[in-house]
Amino acid sequence: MILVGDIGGTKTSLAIFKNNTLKIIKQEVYQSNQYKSFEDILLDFLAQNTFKIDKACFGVAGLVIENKAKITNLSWKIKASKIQKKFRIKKVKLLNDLEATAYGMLYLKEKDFFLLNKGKNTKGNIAVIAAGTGLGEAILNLENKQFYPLSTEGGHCDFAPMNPLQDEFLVWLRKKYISHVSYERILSGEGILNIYEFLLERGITPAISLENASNKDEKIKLISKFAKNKDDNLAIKTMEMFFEIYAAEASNLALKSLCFGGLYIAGGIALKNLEILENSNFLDSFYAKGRFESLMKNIPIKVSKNKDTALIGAVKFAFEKL
Ligand SMILES: Nc1ncnc2c1ncn2[C@@H]1O[C@H](COP(=O)(O)OP(=O)(O)OP(=O)(O)O)[C@@H](O)[C@H]1O
Repeated sequence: MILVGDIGGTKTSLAIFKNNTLKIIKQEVYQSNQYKSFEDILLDFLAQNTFKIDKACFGVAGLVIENKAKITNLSWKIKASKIQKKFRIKKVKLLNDLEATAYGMLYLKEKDFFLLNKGKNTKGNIAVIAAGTGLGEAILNLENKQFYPLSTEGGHCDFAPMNPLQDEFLVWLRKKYISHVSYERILSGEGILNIYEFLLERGITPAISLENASNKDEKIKLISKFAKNKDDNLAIKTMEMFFEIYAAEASNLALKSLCFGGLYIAGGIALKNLEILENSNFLDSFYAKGRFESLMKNIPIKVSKNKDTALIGAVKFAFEKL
């Protein structure tokens, strides 16, 4: 049996797979911030477990160095050697969550994707971008007909505005985050709130207030709902700006990775707002790379609808490479 996990800032998903079969034997989803550590979740998950686990592989939303990780949007630290000892598992591997997601993309079926840009069918690298609690980016490097996953911390690169409104937004964000304004400050759940507050301060009056929302998460969900139902101009403008900047960063990643094999969009936000994304100016913003516009048009863009992509990537990685 292979134990795998997708450990995010908001939720942690764990599953046991029967070796390479992609057959899930047991799966649970936990709210990450309800637990002090990842090990506490594992204790819960494995409490009534009678399976013999040979290998474990976890995709974690943070930087992984020497099989140790710190989750960027939580206070957790994860050490593979500690898990190995405590839970008596022979081999434990930590991957960056997007690295696992990228690897999982290779095993999805056409029905798992929503095609946003047909592009040209060319063999080449694949890049993955995912806005959720944070912004993750990874690359699958194609070499001798095999794909090798590469993790990045691209979500923490500097935000580059594309027009006067975004110039103002950068100045606004710089006041809030003092020194460094990364793409993650915009392309995440919290980023949606930032855009909303910026546009509100700039003078767009909301048709419906977010006052009744009890926390940030509720507010983000309401903005998305109001935009979807076209109930509120401020919410509509917020989601428009979100996808415009999402596309710009996706094409930055495409230029850096030369992902002729495709740019795949993962993460909860695109999936929960697929209708808005489809009708947004995402593609115009993605193509807007000056002399490289025709190159950008050739890149296929697909949104993954499979919520278990990171788990599939982790189990395949464990089976093939551990
Ligand atoms: N309908 C919605 N529209 C936009 N954002 C939403 C919506 N519902 C929830 N969110 C936000 O999405 C984020 C969670 O994203 P996701 O579902 O991808 O979880 P995650 O896997 O924990 O994220 P990560 O891997 O980045 O830590 C939260 O910030 C949440 O507020």
